[in-house]
Amino acid sequence: MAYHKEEQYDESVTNGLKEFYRNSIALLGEDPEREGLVKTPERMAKAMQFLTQGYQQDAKEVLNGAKFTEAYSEMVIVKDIELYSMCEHHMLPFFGKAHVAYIPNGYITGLSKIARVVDIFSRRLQVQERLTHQILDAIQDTLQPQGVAVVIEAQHLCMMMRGVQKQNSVTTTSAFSGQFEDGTTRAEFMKLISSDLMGRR
Ligand SMILES: Nc1nc2c(ncn2[C@@H]2O[C@H](COP(=O)(O)OP(=O)(O)OP(=O)(O)O)[C@@H](O)[C@H]2O)c(=O)[nH]1
Ligand SMILES: [Zn+2]
Repeated sequence: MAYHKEEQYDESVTNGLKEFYRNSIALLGEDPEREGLVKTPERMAKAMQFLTQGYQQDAKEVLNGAKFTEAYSEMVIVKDIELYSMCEHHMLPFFGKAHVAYIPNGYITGLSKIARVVDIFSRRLQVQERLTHQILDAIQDTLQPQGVAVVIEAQHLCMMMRGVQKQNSVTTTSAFSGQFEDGTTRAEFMKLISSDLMGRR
């Protein structure tokens, strides 16, 4: 669901946030009336609604909307799904890649829906661990596959721009259900997500 059209921003939310960001700019010692900043509160109000639009979206509805009966029962992996989220502690971005797999049990879903589910849970205030589990649970609950695996690798701006100021640390989180709890299946998934079948790594 696109969220860039004017009418998709909630007017009362936009107005409340505009006021809030105008005050924030002044509190930070800037002049909110300065030419370059006059429209900034409105831009921020819209940007923040865009970045948190996941609260208005239902991952299970998206997955069920493209749930197809299919006998395929090997691993389906969608890897390198880029994600942008915001840590709930500092409301600063964290960004990276999600790798998602499932082993069907009578049903498959549209491949794009896997990426949409990543977006739906990313566009909220998050911690990387919960994001990882929410993606897994949504797929497990709707497709009821033989197993789901989710690995997220991300960098957190709150650890880069401020605080501990570490520029190269990458946080990896993972969640596994069903057959992926078995070491062999999990190892196959880990091998496939680090392979370069299309020469991209
Ligand atoms: N587990 C987890 N922690 C996160 C995530 N994003 C940010 N954090 C951490 O949340 C913690 C909040 O710790 P606090 O001590 O309350 O905050 P702080 O004083 O700003 O901490 P520093 O970042 O160490 O300066 C920090 O250690 C962040 O690195 C995340 O996705 N998962
Ligand atoms: Zn943070």
